[in-house]
Amino acid sequence: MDKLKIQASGALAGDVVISGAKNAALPILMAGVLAEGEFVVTNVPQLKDVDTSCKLLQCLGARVEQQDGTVRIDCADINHFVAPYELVKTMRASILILGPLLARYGKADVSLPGGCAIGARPVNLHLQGLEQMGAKIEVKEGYIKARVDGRLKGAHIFMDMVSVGATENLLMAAALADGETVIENAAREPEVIDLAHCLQAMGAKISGIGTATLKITGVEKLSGCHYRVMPDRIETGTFLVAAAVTRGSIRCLSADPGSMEAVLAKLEDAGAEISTGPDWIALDMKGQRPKAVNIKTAPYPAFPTDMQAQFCVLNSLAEGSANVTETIFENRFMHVPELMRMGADMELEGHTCIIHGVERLSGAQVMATDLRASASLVIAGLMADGVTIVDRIYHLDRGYEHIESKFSGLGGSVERIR
Ligand SMILES: CC(=O)N[C@H]1[C@@H](OP(=O)(O)OP(=O)(O)OC[C@H]2O[C@@H](n3ccc(=O)[nH]c3=O)[C@H](O)[C@@H]2O)O[C@H](CO)[C@@H](O)[C@@H]1O
Ligand SMILES: C=C(OP(=O)(O)O)C(=O)O
Repeated sequence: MDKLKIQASGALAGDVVISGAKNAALPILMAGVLAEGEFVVTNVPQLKDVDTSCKLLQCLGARVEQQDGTVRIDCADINHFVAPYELVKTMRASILILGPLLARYGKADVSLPGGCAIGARPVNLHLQGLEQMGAKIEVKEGYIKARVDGRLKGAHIFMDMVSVGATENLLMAAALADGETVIENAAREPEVIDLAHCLQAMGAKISGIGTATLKITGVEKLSGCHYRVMPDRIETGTFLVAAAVTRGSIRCLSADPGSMEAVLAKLEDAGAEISTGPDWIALDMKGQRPKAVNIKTAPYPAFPTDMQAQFCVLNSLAEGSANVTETIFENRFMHVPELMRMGADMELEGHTCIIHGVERLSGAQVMATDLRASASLVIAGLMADGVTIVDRIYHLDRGYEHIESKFSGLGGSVERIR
């Protein structure tokens, strides 16, 4: 199994090109099922989760060609409506095939994704919304079996908590439903907006994009289109935090500053000088140690849970003390014991991590059980004396394209050991 070897390498400096967003690419690839005619998606990151999505579409009978950052999908021959456990267990986002399959073909059997390291992650909101649209759903033998006679029907759906995935599934289903659907308390994440724009390019009628109330007037068919995936705001944030922690100065190119105001504001609070252009973000620490910043995760536009682990590392090396509170997932502090093994001064109290900054960490053999926790350990290794080995990096490979070469390009010593 691959590992990453990280050594302290001084202040990160230079430019890094940001990839397309994993969390936008995955729902957009699933939306391919809705399209009549060829659907071409560009700026798709080369990641394990993208490969899994392509395999899932192929196993339904779709023709999928993946080359560099372009994926071409033709769903004319879809003849199979089962998303099997073997694929779903490796990627929870497979649940996003449910809405599109049901809306276009009236049937879908999707393995229940189950819990994962960061929390139980139920899918009740996805199922309730589809039932309100007329689907008959039963959960049997570990599978969600959903059926509808004819088309789904437009419905007024109020979601009692904000869910990115449920909003995306229902948005895709509603695009082909009969009549108007209103989704209230919808997620406003930039990736939901990107999916909505893609659906519009396919011919969907959606208003309220970017607000908590989405209105969708279903159409009888959607066509293929060419769509470019938005830049990855979490990958961008990860590199910016790494630069802040190492007291460096970097520029993220092909980035989207508008999608990450909460993260940029916290970096400024930490003492970073931030400047932005239409598609770039520069961070300069002027050689200074970051200052500790309090963080509380919440749905967009507040601070993203997917950046929480990285800011735990920033605080662990900062001047002063801070609290980091996680409100989205019940078990998203797996990086904390590993960072403590590297010498971080941290303490968990319920959903809050209390952190007192230290000057340096020490290298250790560590492993993480989720994607962003793993990323945080790589950042920690850049400011740790000695060698840090991060094990189980298949988590990282789900979400970071060419992570070692991107860090190396900024002067970070990050090497893959096969
Ligand atoms: C592929 C993808 O885009 N993943 C992102 C997506 O995950 P995902 O879409 O799975 O996350 P959700 O927004 O749905 O989850 C938010 C919260 O709602 C709960 N919930 C969700 C659905 C449901 O039916 N019932 C329920 O109780 C979850 O357990 C969690 O506590 O948004 C998360 C929150 O920004 C991010 O951390 C993930 O990186
Ligand atoms: C939690 C994440 O992804 P997923 O929902 O695919 O597990 C993430 O991207 O940080």
